[in-house]
Amino acid sequence: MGILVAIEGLDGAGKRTIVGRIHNEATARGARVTTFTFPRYGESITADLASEALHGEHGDLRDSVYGMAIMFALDRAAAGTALRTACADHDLVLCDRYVASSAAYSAARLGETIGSSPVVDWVADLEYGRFRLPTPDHQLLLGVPPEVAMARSSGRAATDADRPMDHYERDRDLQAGVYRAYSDLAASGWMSTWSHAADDEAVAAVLDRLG
Ligand SMILES: Nc1ncnc2c1ncn2[C@@H]1O[C@H](COP(=O)(O)OP(=O)(O)OP(=O)(O)O)[C@@H](O)[C@H]1O
Ligand SMILES: Cc1cn([C@H]2C[C@H](O)[C@@H](COP(=O)(O)O)O2)c(=O)[nH]c1=O
Repeated sequence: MGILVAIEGLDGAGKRTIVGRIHNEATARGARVTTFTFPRYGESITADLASEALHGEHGDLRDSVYGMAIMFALDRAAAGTALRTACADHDLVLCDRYVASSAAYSAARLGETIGSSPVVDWVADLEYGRFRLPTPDHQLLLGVPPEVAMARSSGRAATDADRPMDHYERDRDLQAGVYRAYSDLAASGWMSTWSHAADDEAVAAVLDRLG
């Protein structure tokens, strides 16, 4: 049975880049590694609908914090069996975003404080309770602050016409609130142990778990 590690962080923080590094370095050490990226765009209609909402479609869907969280949760729930099978067949299963994304973004959107947040409890009940998603063995918060992550998102949008900034990515106050929420989730050890690190330290924090 392998370990499930979730990589979390702001839009544009560099999650995909660090997941790629961890995947390659763990594979080079002989580990059997696989990666899931949430939302599963192109594979899941609920993921695509959520993205379309973040880019201005589907009326007032994006205004609903709980509505958006349900869309992301349904996408993950549909991947539950594949996640469990992957954990049985691999040494390391990496998730580029997982349940904590909904906890952090929803708490920040509602201005709730981690530790006394109804929406964070609701996300945990829905996804780990009702949908029975596997809990991560470890979560990594990529320690890239909002101003750096937003500069990377806007740089990417300027050079890649397929990656325009969405409603959340353009919102400076939201990004700052999400980073605070993530930092508090990590500090409180929400649902697993956490590392809060960047660059080589972030890669090492995950590889160390492989033993
Ligand atoms: N350590 C780094 N230093 C400088 N630029 C970086 C670094 N890591 C990633 N980038 C660049 O920042 C941009 C965002 O990186 P990436 O796609 O990995 O982020 P992400 O967190 O997965 O983004 P999103 O959640 O929005 O999909 C890319 O253009 C990438 O090349
Ligand atoms: C998986 C997931 C995502 N979100 C938020 C985070 C981002 O701002 C957007 C889209 O995700 P992407 O990684 O930029 O493609 O949605 C969320 O609130 N809850 C989630 O579970």
